[in-house]
This record gives sequence, structure tokens and C-alpha cells, in this order.
Amino acid sequence: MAGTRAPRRGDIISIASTATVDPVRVEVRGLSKSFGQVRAVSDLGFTVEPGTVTGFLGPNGAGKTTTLRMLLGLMQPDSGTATFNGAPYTALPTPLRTVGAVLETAFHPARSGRNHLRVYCRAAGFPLSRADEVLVQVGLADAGNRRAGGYSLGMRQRLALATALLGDPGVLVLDEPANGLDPEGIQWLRGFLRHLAHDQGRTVLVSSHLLSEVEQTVDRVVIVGAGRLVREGSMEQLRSGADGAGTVLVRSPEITRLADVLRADGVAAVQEDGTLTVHGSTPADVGRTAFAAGIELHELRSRTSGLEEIYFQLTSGSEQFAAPSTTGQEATR
Ligand SMILES: Nc1ncnc2c1ncn2[C@@H]1O[C@H](COP(=O)(O)OP(=O)(O)OP(=O)(O)O)[C@@H](O)[C@H]1O
Repeated sequence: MAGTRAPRRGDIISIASTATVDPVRVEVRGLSKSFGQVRAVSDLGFTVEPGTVTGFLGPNGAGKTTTLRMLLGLMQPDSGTATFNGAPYTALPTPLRTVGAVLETAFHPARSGRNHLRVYCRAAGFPLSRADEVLVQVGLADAGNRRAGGYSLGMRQRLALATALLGDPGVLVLDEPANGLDPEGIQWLRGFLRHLAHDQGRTVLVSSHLLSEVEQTVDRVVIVGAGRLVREGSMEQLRSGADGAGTVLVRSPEITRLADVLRADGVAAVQEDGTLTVHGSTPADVGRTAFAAGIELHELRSRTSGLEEIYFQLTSGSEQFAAPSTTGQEATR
């Protein structure tokens, strides 16, 4: 698929309209980056699998954009690697054919959407017909001749996505693509990204600071806080709290004794209105503890609706301002 040398200006690279793409696995290993005393990204590692939409989540200042910039070769890491099937972005023979990215959306306001895309086609050596193909793909065919300066925010997001798709890349990296979209736009984006991943086998990485914004779009999540990995796994794992992140509700005639037993084990339990709320545990663990203490239970269930709460718990206290500065100990890790 990839050529043997980087394209030069004037080269025309044929782009087959593929139903599926060659799978590309993105791997980040031991990535770190500091800005003065702020450790923006710290020993970060995760994998993004082909054929999935992965949410790259974390509160403002968690290090998402810095990570994406290092992934895309726009910034040099202090240490660690970020690779596409084993190769860093800067070593890819035809990077735009492997990775399409939307980090920020800036357009020449007087240029039409189609012209904007054609400028990119010329620079990258893609046939100009690609501009029309991607306009159709993102649903902008009718607006292609209009000035991009007159586009709505949702149309600008679509045009940015079209730009990223010009090289028919196996990987799409999108920084906060749902930002400012109306519910209809978010629904369209959701279907489109899932189609690109599930039907065409692309690797899609979408950053957001809101889990609720991407909850129904992503298959997997990589959650970061203060530049570090907080959680990596499927949405099912996150929802079920199978990895210990869940909240369990318990009713019992001996609720105070159960709370004491759990707290003695170091498990956080809050008693309110005859119900015990147990954080960071599973129904199996709470049931086992109650059984061992001979405590009768009347109700024991996992609270599965609190996804946003789980996310908040996982990332609380890890805003940018809580980011630890580089210490000698961390620097040697
Ligand atoms: N060029 C820079 N110079 C100095 N500090 C920076 C620079 N870029 C990022 N930072 C700092 O690094 C930390 C991580 O920022 P980053 O933008 O990567 O986070 P983010 O998760 O993308 O946040 P947001 O969602 O707000 O964009 C923050 O403390 C930020 O202030």
C-alpha cells in the first residue's frame, strides 16, 4: 500500500476507494513530556486497536493534546515512543496515507470547502478528485462551493474530518471532534466514526474531556489524569465496574455493622436512609464480606448508571493544577 519514497510536490498518488483498510495498531510506550516544572505527560502507555473507536479521555490539562502532538510528530517527547505498526510518525513513508488528524480547525475563510481540500490534495500529491469524494463522505457535497468562512461549526468539523480523510488513512486521530456540535451533529459523527472503524477497519482515536460526549461512540477508553494513565479498557469493563471502579448498593438489617466491617477492610462505605453505598468494590466482594461476618443482606446490586460518576472518581484531583512537578524519583522511572 505505502510507496517506497515520500511523495514530492506534483506527484499524483492513486488512492483506491477501499472498502476496508490495512489494519494499523497505535502503541504508546513510556511517553513523557515536561514543560518547565509541569509534567504534562508522565510515563504514559496504551494501545489503540484497529477496527475500534477509542476514547482518549481526561479532564482539562490532563495531557491529551500534548500526547496527540507527540503521536503526530509535532512535538518531541522527553522519553518514550508512539508508533504506528511499530514506526514513529516521522518514519512513515507516506504519513498522510497512514494517519489523518484533526487537532484544530483553521480554514481560509474566503476559500470554498472544495478549494480548501484541493489545496491539500495538491500539497500531498493526491488526485484532485479526492476532494469531491471526501466531501460526499462527510455529507458536504452540496456545500462544497460555498465559502468555508460561512460554514456553521458543525460544517467546519465535517470539513476538518474530510481533510483528515483525504489520504484514505488507516488511522484517524481527532482532538475533541464533538466540541460545539449540536445533538444532530453528534449523532452523525457517532455513526460516521463507528462506520469508519467497524465497517472499514480503521483505528479511530477520539479525545474528549467529557465521557458523556463520547460514551455512545467509543468501544474502548484510555483515561488519563495529570499526564498519567488512569484506566484502559472496554466500555463494558468501565460500566460494569469489573475492574473495581464500581459502586455497590446494599440493604441490610445490620447496616451499621456491615459498614464497620467494610471500613475495617479499608473499603469506603457511606450510610444513608437505610442504604449503604460502597465505592470501588463489586457485589461479589461485598457479599463475601457480609457472609463471612454472618450479616444478613436484603439487597445487593451494582449501580451501573453512574458512568460519569465513575469517570469523575477516576480523574478527580487530577486536574492540570494537581499535576506533580518532576521529581528526582519520577525522573528515574
Ligand atoms: N506549550 C506548552 N508550554 C507550557 N505548558 C504547556 C504547553 N502545552 C501544554 N502545557 C501544559 O501541559 C499540561 C497538559 O496540557 P494539554 O493541553 O496536553 O492537556 P489536555 O488534556 O489536552 O487539556 P485540554 O482538554 O484543556 O486541552 C497543562 O498543564 C498545560 O498547561
